Amino acid sequence: MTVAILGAGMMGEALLAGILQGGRPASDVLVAEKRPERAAELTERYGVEVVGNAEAVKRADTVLLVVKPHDMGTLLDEVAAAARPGQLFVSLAAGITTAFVEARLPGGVAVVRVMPNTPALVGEGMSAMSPGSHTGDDHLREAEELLRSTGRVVRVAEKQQDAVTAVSGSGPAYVFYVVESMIEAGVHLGLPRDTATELVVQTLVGAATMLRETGEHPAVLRERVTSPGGTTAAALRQLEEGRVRADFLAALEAARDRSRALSSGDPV
Ligand SMILES: NC(=O)C1=CN([C@@H]2O[C@H](COP(=O)(O)OP(=O)(O)OC[C@H]3O[C@@H](n4cnc5c(N)ncnc54)[C@H](O)[C@@H]3O)[C@@H](O)[C@H]2O)C=CC1
Ligand SMILES: O=C(O)[C@@H]1CCC=N1
Repeated sequence: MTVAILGAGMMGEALLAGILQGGRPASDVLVAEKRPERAAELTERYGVEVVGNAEAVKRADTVLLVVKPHDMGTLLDEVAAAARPGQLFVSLAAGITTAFVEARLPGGVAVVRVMPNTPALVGEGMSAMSPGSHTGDDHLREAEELLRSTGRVVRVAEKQQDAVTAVSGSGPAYVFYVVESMIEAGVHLGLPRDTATELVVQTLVGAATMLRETGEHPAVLRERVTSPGGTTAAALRQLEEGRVRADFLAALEAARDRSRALSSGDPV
């Protein structure tokens, strides 16, 4: 079973690393990458063979499409003649629908759409996948198994993918933004930068682990930190006055709308 990764940037490398760590031998993985220096770097780092797009598709059972949304049309036009019925194509591009991919490939090619996120790089990714119009359960299971090597996987209806993109696809960026803001605040309060960074990062990891391990609602965990008339209540009041909760809603709506615009071919 050969897997080809077309486009080996940030997300392509996360998938490559996960797939190899999951136990698949490097000889079962092919990479196609437009930038020669990037291709050379990946061969050296992972021992995988780098070939052209069409050759990768010809030799693969499963093809992972990991280029930017605006490069997808050109890539599919380039490889369509090499694709064959029964093959599985998995697209990880934001806003690219299964119908878009199916329309550019021969009939009988199975298509799965996935929204991953960057914690895939450390095996803690979150992927949501949706089947195309002629995708069987065996193909979905194959895609699921590949993605599970980078973290957790859920199945969603394709119409929910724009919302998923807003929540978990872009989500790590919101968390990093909050972390940055807390570190800056710590520095303003007089802490050395490296101390502030360690305090914030470990607080984030600890809070995330509590959420996962206790299964408690975040509001319950927040209440346990909030002593009556205490420091946390004072801080939370300020966040409410700053309309942070309403801003999150507006921000995720903007991400959802941008994902929709990408699917109707809006240029970058
Ligand atoms: N970065 C993120 O957080 C997430 C990204 N995605 C999706 O993953 C896809 C890839 O994103 P990144 O890895 O961040 O982008 P990237 O720019 O790091 O990687 C894309 C790679 O594709 C290569 N490429 C472009 N055209 C090509 C072609 N015709 N043939 C072969 N290689 C080609 C580029 O040289 C580059 O190395 C995008 O569609 C994005 O929407 C999805 C979820 C999260
Ligand atoms: O910002 C983007 O468009 C991509 C998709 C989700 C995360 N990064």
